[in-house]
Amino acid sequence: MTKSRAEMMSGAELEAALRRIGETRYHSLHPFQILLQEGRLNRPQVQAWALNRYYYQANIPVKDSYILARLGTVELRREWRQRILDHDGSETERGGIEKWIALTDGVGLDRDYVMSGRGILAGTRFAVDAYVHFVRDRSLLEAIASSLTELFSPNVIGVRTKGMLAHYDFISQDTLAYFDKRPVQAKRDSDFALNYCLEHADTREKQEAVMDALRFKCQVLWAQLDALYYAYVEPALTPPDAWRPGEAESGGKAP
Ligand SMILES: O=C(O)c1cc(C(=O)O)c2c(n1)C(=O)C(=O)c1cc(C(=O)O)[nH]c1-2
Repeated sequence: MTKSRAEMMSGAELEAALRRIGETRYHSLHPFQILLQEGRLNRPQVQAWALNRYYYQANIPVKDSYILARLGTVELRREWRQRILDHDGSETERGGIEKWIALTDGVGLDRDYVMSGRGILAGTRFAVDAYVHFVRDRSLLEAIASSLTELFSPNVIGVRTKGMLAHYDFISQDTLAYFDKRPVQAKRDSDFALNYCLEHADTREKQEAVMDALRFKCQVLWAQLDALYYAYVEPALTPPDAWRPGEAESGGKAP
């Protein structure tokens, strides 16, 4: 081996490196997230967050379908298809996408408007589409590694949910029902993805690719909050075609 070539990390070292990436880059650190959880946004700003995040939610099962198609065994597909079920639901159980619509209903947005994707920020669309395309075009290992942000989501979900319930009188437990099951699902999913990556990243290059995929995904989440901050907080320059406060109101009641 040449001197300049970095050595392979142990599994424990790789895991520690991945956790450090989250500690310094995850969207829990973003100013918009801090304002949201501390009750420092107004109702239209929270509506803008809910509207834009719908596009992320709606595309999660799309990107998971790309992964599912590339998994080579029954066991792996069985594991991964649960993610699609969690978001798409079934005849008997509401999925995450439907629950997100309950959230946008709860903050008073018209559901046809939300589901149409009209009014979302270009920054949201480009970031989410980049995630779907990354998963479609990169190696299976990188695609799976890009879901590893979920290692860090139970914590931010807890803080966000508690803060929103405490600070916003227009937010109820029902509105945020989407998040009830997410921490458990995220732990299950990220444990599996982490083990997959530790097992399959069997060269230094693959380990670097796993870390880069996680960095990329942190950027996908960060860029969405950047777009919201710029358009609706400071300097609040809402771009042409984007949703504006007062638009697409449903009257605040679930149909
Ligand atoms: O509320 C959050 O902060 C948060 C973060 C993330 C994440 O870290 O990507 C996901 C979710 N929520 C989520 O609800 C979800 O279904 C989800 C799926 C994925 C993924 O990449 O497969 N991330 C996330």
